[in-house]
Amino acid sequence: MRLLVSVRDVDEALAAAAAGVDFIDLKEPSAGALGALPPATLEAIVAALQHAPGRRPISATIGDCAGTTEVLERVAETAACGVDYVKVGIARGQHALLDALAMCGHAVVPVFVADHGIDGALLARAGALAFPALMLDTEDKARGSLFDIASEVQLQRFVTQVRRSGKLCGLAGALRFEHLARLQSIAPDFAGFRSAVCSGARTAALDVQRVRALREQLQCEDAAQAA
Ligand SMILES: O=C[C@H](O)COP(=O)(O)O
Repeated sequence: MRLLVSVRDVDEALAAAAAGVDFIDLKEPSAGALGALPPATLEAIVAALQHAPGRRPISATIGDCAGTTEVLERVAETAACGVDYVKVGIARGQHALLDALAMCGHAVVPVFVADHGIDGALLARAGALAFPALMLDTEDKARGSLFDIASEVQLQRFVTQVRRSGKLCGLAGALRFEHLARLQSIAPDFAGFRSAVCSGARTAALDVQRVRALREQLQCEDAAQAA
């Protein structure tokens, strides 16, 4: 299982890269679950990571947008900053938005929000469209982790359905170190973290020691599962 960590500036991005994370996700945590960073910050981070050892995929979120037109504009603006993937939050029933995103010409990763339940029809639609990956995350971090919001059966079903569609599957949502074993058994392709790797709340600074510890624990869980 690969590791995605959300960062908000150049220092955090370089620290996460040095700690060996697999995906660097650019996000402003104080602006909500999928808070966007300004384009200048995205460009600065992308440029800095180009000089860091080891190329790793970079994603960025677009924040909350009112309608399809604004979403598509923000996707184009974000992609133009040089990131590999643009993450877009998808609410229940947004079939038309999914269709538009699949045809927009950029590598979009739809992020399903678990707080109001997983929309099975929407997930099936996304599975049939041209997306590189699908994610499940939570919006209200105060409600606990993804495991408090969705059952393991629901999470397993999500992962199975996404992987059957040939896409990478990611899970996130205030995940903690103690969730790693359960995550391993559900086996998404990658898991996303912010809350667990900050020195305080998810809006606080990234704690590189925690990122390293998470990386190590994940490797141990991987080894244990392979044995
Ligand atoms: O995309 C991953 C998220 O940034 C995870 O954040 P979180 O652990 O605070 O829910």
